[in-house]
Amino acid sequence: MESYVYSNEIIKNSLKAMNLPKNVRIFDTTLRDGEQTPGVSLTPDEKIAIAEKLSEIGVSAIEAGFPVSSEGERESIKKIASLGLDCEICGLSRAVKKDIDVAIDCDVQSIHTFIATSPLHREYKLKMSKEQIIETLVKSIEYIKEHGITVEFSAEDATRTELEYLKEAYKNAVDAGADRINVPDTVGVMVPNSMKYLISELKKDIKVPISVHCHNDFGLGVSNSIAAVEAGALQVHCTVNGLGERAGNASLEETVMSLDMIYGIDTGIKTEMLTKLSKLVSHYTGIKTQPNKAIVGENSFAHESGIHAHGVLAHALTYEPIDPEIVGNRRRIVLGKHSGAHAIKSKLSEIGVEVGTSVSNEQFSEIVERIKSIGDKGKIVTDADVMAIAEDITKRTLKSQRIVDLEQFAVITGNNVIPTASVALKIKDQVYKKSEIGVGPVDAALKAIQAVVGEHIRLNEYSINAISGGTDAIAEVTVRLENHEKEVIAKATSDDVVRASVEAVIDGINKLME
Ligand SMILES: CC(=O)SCCNC(=O)CCNC(=O)[C@H](O)C(C)(C)COP(=O)(O)OP(=O)(O)OC[C@H]1O[C@@H](n2cnc3c(N)ncnc32)[C@H](O)[C@@H]1OP(=O)(O)O
Ligand SMILES: CC(C)C(=O)C(=O)O
Repeated sequence: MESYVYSNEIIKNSLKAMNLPKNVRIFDTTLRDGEQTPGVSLTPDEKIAIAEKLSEIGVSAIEAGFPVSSEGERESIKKIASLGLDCEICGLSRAVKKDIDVAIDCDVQSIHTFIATSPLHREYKLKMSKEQIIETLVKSIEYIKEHGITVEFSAEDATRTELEYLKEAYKNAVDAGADRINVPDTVGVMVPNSMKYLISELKKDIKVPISVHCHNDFGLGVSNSIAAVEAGALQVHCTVNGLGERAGNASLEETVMSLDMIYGIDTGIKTEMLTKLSKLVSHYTGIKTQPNKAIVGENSFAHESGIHAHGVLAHALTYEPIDPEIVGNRRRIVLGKHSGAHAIKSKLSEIGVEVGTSVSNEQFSEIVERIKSIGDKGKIVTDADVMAIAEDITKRTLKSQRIVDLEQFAVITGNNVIPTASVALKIKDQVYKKSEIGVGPVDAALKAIQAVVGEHIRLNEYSINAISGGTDAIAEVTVRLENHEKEVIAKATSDDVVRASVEAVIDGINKLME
């Protein structure tokens, strides 16, 4: 599929004046900032499995962890660094010799060292002056470079730092040997325009590649990362599924797909692996991905509304920005209360039921009504439900041909009441009503029906089967009825067991009377 920047006039014109890069590096920090998600802790084996997938999908760098934090962390990072993966393996360190030494000991290819520069962090956390901070960062960078290791330097909380001081800190970092600088929006306070302004300002003085690390506290992590790229950033920090501290980081899948599909910028990512990667990370971290998560969510390419489903069936791009296969996701037409005839026809066709041949228009209307009534109760209509409903309606005597039809039924049951059922049946235009008691509501209802139609009809067998799981499952009731002439089998399905039972018996009675 062609990028929107080539095919969409508005996007093309809006991006024309920008000096966009051809490539952007994806620096994945799922195993470091992503693992800082409260409650997430990955074992060395899990970290290795994720790192292997990240390398396979094509990220430029993996921040494998924060070596000083624990023995297990060092073990994982060392192992990941030794795998010979096709990307840069990086370790995080404070601007502290001890941290740097353990990172070096892990044999990482690059060290991401950081120190906070904002007034809040200087005064309350580090208790250091501006000068002390610059002195510390310079010493740390020089020390790493003495070991011949690539350095990425971050001024933590950069976006709440005085601009002139921030520039001074970064200039000192570059002079000390930093190979690239990273701009962390540590608590996610930027908006795209301010991020663009900041990167443009830094670019005036900084001649090494600029990277960004955007948090998602206001839900702007991806937008701010992209704004940084528009202003000339060449690397973006991302995490799979947007994991990370608090509200997380810019999500890898959203950032990559925006850069790729909207801007036409190459990130080197094999996008068709994105959904699998998302599932793998969700599995190991135990953090479920919300269904409406862009790109990789279960609903990202799902359509329930009749109008949308109709459009998608005619041409998928009417209601999808990209083909789901591009990101390894799948399109789903979901049936429910908002469904229309086109979607239901298409679902029936998928299961081999063609309207006009295998089902009449009258039966199709009944199927639509039944699907909507399940949706109206707030329930999901599964494929198995549709199949059961279609089978039920096709096997059932047509409403217009029924001799006996159900007008109404009601049951009363509970722990201290005798189960009682009342039915109103229409037989040849006349309505007959009866009430009976039974051992349960189903038994009472069947007895009430028998009371209307007469003792000559016997129920020889009754069985019930749940079609879909859960307490709101669709139940299929099968009955075997007999009169003095013949025996018939009838089935009915409903999300209400008593109703399915009543409908099955009434259908059996119609069959006996044919
Ligand atoms: C924005 C970010 O995401 S930064 C990364 C955050 N990630 C983590 O913290 C996860 C791993 N962390 C850990 O395992 C531990 O916090 C450790 C091992 C790093 C440090 O543990 P401790 O020595 O017990 O210190 P603790 O975490 O309580 O406090 C942090 C210390 O580091 C100092 N510090 C914080 N950042 C920096 C920095 N970039 N450079 C130098 N010192 C720093 C603090 O001032 C404080 O110093 P103090 O102990 O002298 O008061
Ligand atoms: C270490 C830095 C880059 C960080 O994670 C942050 O500021 O959020």
